[in-house]
Amino acid sequence: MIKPEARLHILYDISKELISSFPLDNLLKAAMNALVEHLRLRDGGIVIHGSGGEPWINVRAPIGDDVRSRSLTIEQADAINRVIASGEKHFGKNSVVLPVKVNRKAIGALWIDFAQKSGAQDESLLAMIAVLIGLTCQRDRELCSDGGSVAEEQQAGQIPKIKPKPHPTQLDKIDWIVGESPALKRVLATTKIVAATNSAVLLRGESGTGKECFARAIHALSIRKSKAFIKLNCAALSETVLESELFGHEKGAFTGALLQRAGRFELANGGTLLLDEIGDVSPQFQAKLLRVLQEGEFERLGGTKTLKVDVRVICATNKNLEVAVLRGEFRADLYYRINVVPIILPPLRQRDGDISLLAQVFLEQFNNANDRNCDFGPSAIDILSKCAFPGNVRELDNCVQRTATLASSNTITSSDFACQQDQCSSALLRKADGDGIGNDAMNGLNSRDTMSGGLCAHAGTPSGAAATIEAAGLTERDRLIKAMERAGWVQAKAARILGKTPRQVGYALRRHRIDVKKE
Ligand SMILES: Nc1ncnc2c1ncn2[C@@H]1O[C@H](COP(=O)(O)OP(=O)(O)OP(=O)(O)O)[C@@H](O)[C@H]1O
Repeated sequence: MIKPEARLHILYDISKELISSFPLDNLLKAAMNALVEHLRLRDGGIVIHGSGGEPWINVRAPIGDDVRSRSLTIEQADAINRVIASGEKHFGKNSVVLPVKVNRKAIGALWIDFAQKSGAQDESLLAMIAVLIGLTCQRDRELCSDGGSVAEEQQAGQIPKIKPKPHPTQLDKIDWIVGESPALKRVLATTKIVAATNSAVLLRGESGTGKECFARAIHALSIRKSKAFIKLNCAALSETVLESELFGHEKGAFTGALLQRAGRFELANGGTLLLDEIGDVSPQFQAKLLRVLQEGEFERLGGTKTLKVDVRVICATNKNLEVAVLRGEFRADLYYRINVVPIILPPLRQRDGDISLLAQVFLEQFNNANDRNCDFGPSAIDILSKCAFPGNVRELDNCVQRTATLASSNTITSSDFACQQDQCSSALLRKADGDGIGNDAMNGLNSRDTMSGGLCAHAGTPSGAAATIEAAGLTERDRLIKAMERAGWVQAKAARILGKTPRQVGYALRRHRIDVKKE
């Protein structure tokens, strides 16, 4: 029996361990150590499954010499599996197995074999600890899947739902990437090669082509796979928030900084950090990023201590960085630093045969999540295969989910699709564009500065990511010539038209081998 006054100490020690900013397995190990310190245990551990249901973390109480040499008895394994499957606690003779839950679903178990007789009070204390562990796992999942500041999104009620997909950081295989087209296979082959190295990778491609999916693949195939995969969407945050999210902050660094907080670089130590939308960071922030990428060193906001981390950084963007560098918007030194190995993801319209494969997978996910049994009739596959999907895999996923939700029967046919009722989201956006509504947003989507195929893309149009990159020089060239013509071939005037310095224009003219005409 644990003494009543000791219970508070145990809860305090364990909470302290669980709220710190380390990878989940470290936190759970620390919590287990704290339990061993306070309780007389014969054995014990924490088992956590990934969101695909596969065993992920298995922490064992540090009792005896070599924890690794102890394997679970059949009875222990059986009790743990039953608790995870049922979500109900299990009591044995001097043992207890408690479910660890995320969003009310058991995703793991805390199991304890007492060295002495336990009482109901001990079990209720352990139940509280299992709840704390569940909350820690939930935070970890949100951190691994979010696009911005968790705190901010929580406030806005926007924490993204966890999809019923395997937790990529937990698998050796990368079977969440679906597709057999030659274009996808080529990218997969490169991914496997770069995963074995520590080289900086720049993932490029139109929105929704799977840049984040591939970043997770690189992590999962690398020696860093057992450490954290952390993501940050740089475009979603203001400069100060971005800095605090990446580098962390000290207590009192700014109004509201009530506690010291580790940043994503620290959280990713030993693992991988994905900086999404890297093309959108300000020049000031680019300089700060360059330092940490070059030296692996940084200070927390408001801090003086220099921290060193070992993080593999993967960047992603759908912006045309070459044009941004040329315009002086993106630092050339940072460009070279992050672009050691560029991987260009093909748009869906260039991935022959992948639409039907992906659609089947998305429908299966829909069926699993909604306890349904839908399938595609031949006319449905025909409609899907002919669509250009300018929003790429994300749009296809959305289309399948929406069609399956509203389908009149379990077999989805062509007439169930929104496009057959003039209600397709892409078509509606196109129409809004034609009507002049929301032109700003559309201009963003169709801009030559991004790698978007635009909403007017049709299947087979060779306007994919690679083509856009190849065409980038031409676009810049055309723009230069146009500006020079308007400026009567006076470089300073052309610079004003283009919003550049005369030096930048001079450089661009030489780079494109444009002879300056004298008029
Ligand atoms: N090859 C693929 N197999 C299975 N699912 C995929 C694949 N590619 C993308 N997806 C799914 O499509 C959606 C969009 O993918 P992801 O977020 O990785 O795209 P992205 O290129 O990073 O998009 P953005 O540029 O808008 O951030 C996700 O739900 C992802 O799981």
